[in-house]
Amino acid sequence: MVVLAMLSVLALASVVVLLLLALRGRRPKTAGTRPPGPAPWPVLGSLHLLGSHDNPFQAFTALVNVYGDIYSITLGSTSCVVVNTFELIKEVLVTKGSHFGGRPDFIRFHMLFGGDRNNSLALCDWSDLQKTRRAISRAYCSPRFASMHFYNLDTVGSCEVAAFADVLSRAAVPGQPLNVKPLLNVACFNLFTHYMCSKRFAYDDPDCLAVVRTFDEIFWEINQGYAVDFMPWLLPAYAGHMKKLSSWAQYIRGFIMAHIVTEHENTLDMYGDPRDFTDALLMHLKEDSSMEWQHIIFELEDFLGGHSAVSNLVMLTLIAVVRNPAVGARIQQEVDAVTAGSRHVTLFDKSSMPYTEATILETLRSASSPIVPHVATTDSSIGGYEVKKGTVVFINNYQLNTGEDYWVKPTEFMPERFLSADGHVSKPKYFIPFSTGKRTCIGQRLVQGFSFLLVASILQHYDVTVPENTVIRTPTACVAVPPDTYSLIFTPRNDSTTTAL
Ligand code: HEM
Repeated sequence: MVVLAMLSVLALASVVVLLLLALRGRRPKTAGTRPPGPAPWPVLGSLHLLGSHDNPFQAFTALVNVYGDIYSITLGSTSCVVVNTFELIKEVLVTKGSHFGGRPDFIRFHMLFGGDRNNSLALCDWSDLQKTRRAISRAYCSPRFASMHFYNLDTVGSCEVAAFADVLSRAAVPGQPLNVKPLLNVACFNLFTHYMCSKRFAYDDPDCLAVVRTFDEIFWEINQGYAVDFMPWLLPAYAGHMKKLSSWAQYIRGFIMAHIVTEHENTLDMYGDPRDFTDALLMHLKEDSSMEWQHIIFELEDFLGGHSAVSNLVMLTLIAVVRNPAVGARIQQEVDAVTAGSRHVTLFDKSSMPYTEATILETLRSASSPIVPHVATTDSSIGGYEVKKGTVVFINNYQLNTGEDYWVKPTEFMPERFLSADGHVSKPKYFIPFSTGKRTCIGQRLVQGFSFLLVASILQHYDVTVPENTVIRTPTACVAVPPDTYSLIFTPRNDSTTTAL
């Protein structure tokens, strides 16, 4: 009797649990089941659920309350899974990184890279070629502290920071807003071309201004989501847009060939040391029969394109300083103490300026740049749920960057959250703005070094504000600001030593 009574209590309890789960749209997890999720509508799948928020990542976070930390969603006819906790994200990116190394097959990605997204380092599927391409770039893009490449980077950084300070001092009229983004774009482009191609451009060179603008348009574009990504039959409606993408990409390729590669090829010494990253790529092409011409040119293009990411990040950091003047004042105290007002900042100052570094990290956290979606290259599982080959996996790092489970007062801009009690930079393990695992961002050291130099240098010389009554809005879950964006006011600081530089 007792057993029967217990069994009926258990049965009742199970029914209640199942009912509750059903009400919340969840299913109990059993080996081999797909993650729970909304039933797809014909044609749209669940795309309509993403449209009700400012950006898809906010929608992903809202769906956690209904379906749990991992769920399936169909976008158009594409099967997707969304993972929303650090543990699940780590499983996808690290523990099972080799199962989830592919990229989605969006037509936009093909258009930007000569008709084949596998030409691009960031948008290709994982392959031996990708391993080789990552290996060639490592020494240049992730130079070890105090290595020869690091010294080289510092020399280039110092030269470009001085050139930018000079240009800004001539362009900034006290009290007048300045459209600073084009200047920042050229400064960042020069940091990259000078370091990677031993080539720099004048700030008023019309060809350079046009190419940095085109890169910036592409960076903004690549950060947008389009329904056609999941519903390719919409393509005819996007024909003009796709043509524009393709022509931007061709224009950039032409510029790189004419201004950089041809000159390098003509002066390449196969028996000497590579002069820079461009030489290293060209030498590799001649020595490695598995490398083809387009692999080299697209790799260079990918890396030079990284300058737009830095420029947009610096713009976002300046906007954060405008919104939080106390943050700017603290960076100024730091830079004044380190340079004693008598020299420009260098890369070697970074370790003595933790608050400045923390401000850039806080900008990355609050901007929450999305991680490029991954794709399952084999049948696998996440969190015990079955995930079929070909499934697109969205990494909800917006939740990691803004969730109350991870951060105190996540909506506030608080660089000090990245400082330890003894004042050093300290990052929690779940803070992964550059992702983690085998497809982690290759440019992260360059980003951190170059953005540090520009932010510290600007605030060393200027107070940065916006015209009164300007309401600043920046996109959520995006590290890009539109190519045409806010003008800022640069007021020289009342400090004779810094203005004399
Ligand atoms: C604000 C600046 C940047 C941020 C927040 C950022 C972040 C990211 C993220 C999240 C990924 C995806 C990793 C994954 O799928 O797991 C990525 C990939 C990548 N990034 Fe960055 N990145 C930045 C700038 C740069 C720069 C300046 C470069 C080049 C110099 C660069 C080169 C790459 C490459 C080549 C990949 C593809 C790696 C692969 O798929 O194997 N990034 N980045």
